[in-house]
Amino acid sequence: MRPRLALVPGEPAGIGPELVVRAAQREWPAHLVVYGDAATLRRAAARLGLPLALHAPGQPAATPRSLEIIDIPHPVTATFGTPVPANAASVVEALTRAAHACLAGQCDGLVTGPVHKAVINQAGIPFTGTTDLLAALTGCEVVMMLANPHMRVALQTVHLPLRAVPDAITPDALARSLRIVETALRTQFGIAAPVIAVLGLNPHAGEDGHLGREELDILIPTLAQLRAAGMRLVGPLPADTAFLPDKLRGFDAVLAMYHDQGLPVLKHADFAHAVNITLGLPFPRVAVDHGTALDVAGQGIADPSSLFAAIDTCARLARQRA
Ligand SMILES: NC(=O)C1=CN([C@@H]2O[C@H](COP(=O)(O)OP(=O)(O)OC[C@H]3O[C@@H](n4cnc5c(N)ncnc54)[C@H](O)[C@@H]3O)[C@@H](O)[C@H]2O)C=CC1
Ligand SMILES: NCC(=O)COP(=O)(O)O
Repeated sequence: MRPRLALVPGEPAGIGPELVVRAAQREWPAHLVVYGDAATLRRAAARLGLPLALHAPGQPAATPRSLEIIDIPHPVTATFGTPVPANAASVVEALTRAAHACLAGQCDGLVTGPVHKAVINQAGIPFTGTTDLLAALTGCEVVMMLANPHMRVALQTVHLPLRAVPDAITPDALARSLRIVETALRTQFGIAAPVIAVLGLNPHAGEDGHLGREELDILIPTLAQLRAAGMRLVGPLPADTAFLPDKLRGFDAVLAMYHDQGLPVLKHADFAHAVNITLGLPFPRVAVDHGTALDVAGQGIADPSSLFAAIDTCARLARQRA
């Protein structure tokens, strides 16, 4: 099966468009359908000095590598490096239409480039990330998990101010995330009896309550309940040593309590080949691990490896699902 994947470049002033142009130079084990602005892609291709063929749905492809495109024009011509709120609605529209195409079975999976959360919020659109948008559009409970060849790191809380994190870690929320991660590891990643390490929230996983009580009051009892139901869980572990290579080898995934507890370790280990997978959706969604990289946008030096890994991963997950 050659899956049909919706591909959304993301913020037009960022590196997403040029990464899509780089992807258009290759053969993929998937049929790519871009949901985005054709004019922005053409300008990115001109900047890079690379060929780019695009064709509308139902039209013949002029070359074997021509990308099918659902053209969703941005109202303002983007300047690479400088995002503007005026284009935010069309960025979100592209994500929304691509998600609906997956829900309707017109596409088998969704690959997304980076979006700029602040500029979308500046446009007056409440937005905490594509993951949350997809959860709202599908009505599903989801978990964000980043993965590279060295580790998988899922997040209990994501785009939340640090001050709000402890209150968001409830027994129900923790159990829900662990069930979603465990199910995905079994069904999407083919791991029959996955082992998940759960990090503590506090230094030294609370030091028996002397450095915080969340481990004693929430994490330990919730993990005990889930273990009794058959899940293979390790922890709560002190986060500072949980990623030591010998320990990490024993885990199929790590659940971090907050964004910057887990992601710096994963990105340090291998930024280029990491991807961001949304677990819990009715279709595969894989994103790049990096952001809009405005400081290098339009210069032709952005590394496409994460987008390439995202396309490959999404194609594999879509084939497996089929
Ligand atoms: N998947 C997504 O939609 C994501 C979006 N973001 C958003 O991106 C915006 C910028 O975030 P930052 O924290 O600055 O992170 P960033 O990942 O955009 O940039 C961090 C540094 O890494 C470099 N970099 C990132 N990707 C690169 C690539 N492919 N090739 C070469 N260099 C690369 C950048 O030039 C910069 O120096 C924020 O609005 C953030 O919310 C951040 C992470 C993921
Ligand atoms: N740090 C991950 C990130 O910002 C990507 O979030 P999302 O847009 O995929 O929800």
